[in-house]
Amino acid sequence: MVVASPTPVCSDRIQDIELPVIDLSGERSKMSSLIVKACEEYGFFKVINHGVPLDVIAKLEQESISFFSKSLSEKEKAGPAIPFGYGCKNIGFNGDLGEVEYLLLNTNPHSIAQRSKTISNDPRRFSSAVCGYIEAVRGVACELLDLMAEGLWVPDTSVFSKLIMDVDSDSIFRLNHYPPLPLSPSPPPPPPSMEDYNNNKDKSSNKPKVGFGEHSDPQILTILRSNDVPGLQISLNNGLWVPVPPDPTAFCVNVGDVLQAMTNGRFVSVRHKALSNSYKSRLSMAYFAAPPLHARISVPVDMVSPLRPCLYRPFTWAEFKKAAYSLRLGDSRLDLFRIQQQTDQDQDLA
Ligand SMILES: C=C1C[C@]23C[C@@]1(O)CC[C@H]2[C@@]12CC[C@H](O)[C@@](C)(C(=O)O1)[C@H]2[C@@H]3C(=O)O
Ligand SMILES: O=C(O)CCC(=O)C(=O)O
Ligand SMILES: [Fe+2]
Repeated sequence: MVVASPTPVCSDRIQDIELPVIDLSGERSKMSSLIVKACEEYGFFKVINHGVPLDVIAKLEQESISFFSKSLSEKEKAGPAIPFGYGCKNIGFNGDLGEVEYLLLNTNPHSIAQRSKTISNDPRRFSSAVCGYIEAVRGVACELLDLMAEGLWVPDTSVFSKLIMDVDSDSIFRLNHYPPLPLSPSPPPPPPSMEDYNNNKDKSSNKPKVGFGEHSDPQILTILRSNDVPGLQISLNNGLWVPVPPDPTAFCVNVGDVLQAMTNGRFVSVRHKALSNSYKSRLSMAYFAAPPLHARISVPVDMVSPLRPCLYRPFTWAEFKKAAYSLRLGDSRLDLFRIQQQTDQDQDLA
């Protein structure tokens, strides 16, 4: 049940946003319509009473802290992240940079067990912490996807969740660490050049810097959890960036590009970014629920009508992923799969 409306809250001059809150212990039909509303209006919502045991989260948080506090040369033994492993500042393969270090993992337990050998001196403990967490959040993701289908009145209510339950699902898991930025020395250094400022290379101030640049998530659904340090911001459709206050007890859930396509544009895959700041380490863990590579993504017939013509051509997740990974972080990829609609004028000319 939504317990707070998505109204901007004023804290210290910055306009925070209180995302719609879904209480997973609520009544089913109420939850489903509130989730649909949140996905249509914001593409983001917060989930409370999610049922993931606190110790499952705490174990993974502890393992993450142990890993990220190692020396760079130790951490690099788990890298580079091509496509899985440890990465530092480089995001993706096309030159994107940010004030972040991370571990990217395939969610397959066998692959996690193998990768853990390069990550931890107690690989079994690391791998069990990651697998325990992934299993729990996948359950939450499935529950939310079923509720979405119910709220959309799609007859096959597992139309979305079956894609991520498939043994061949291409879901991935990411641990992000945004180290605190060094405080500026006094007296302050000369102002940066416009070029350095724009390229996020201005080291002269204590202003937040881009940790993870603006982007949308390509997959179906993302379940994000962070420690109590702020940083996440989402883009509202008026072009304004608004900070989302951290809540370590909740999950922040967002619609991915594939779900936007599968709902024929009713749900929105919203651009977001994460900033790092100069006072405290930020840690976030993100589960990206994805279909199998061979899965064909198409708009369910129930989502199409004369008033809502089909917006996207069918594609496989492999095809979409290839397009996403060949582009920059902030590029928009769904447009490549959009069907050109005929306007009245086109028809007159034909
Ligand atoms: C620049 C890129 C990084 C990214 C792959 C991409 O080419 C474009 C999408 C990026 C993103 C954003 C959400 C997830 O963090 C991520 C793992 C994903 O699936 O798509 C990243 C990719 C990445 O960091 O490799
Ligand atoms: O760290 C965060 O809060 C957001 C990270 C993110 O958007 C991502 O990993 O795709
Ligand atoms: Fe993201």
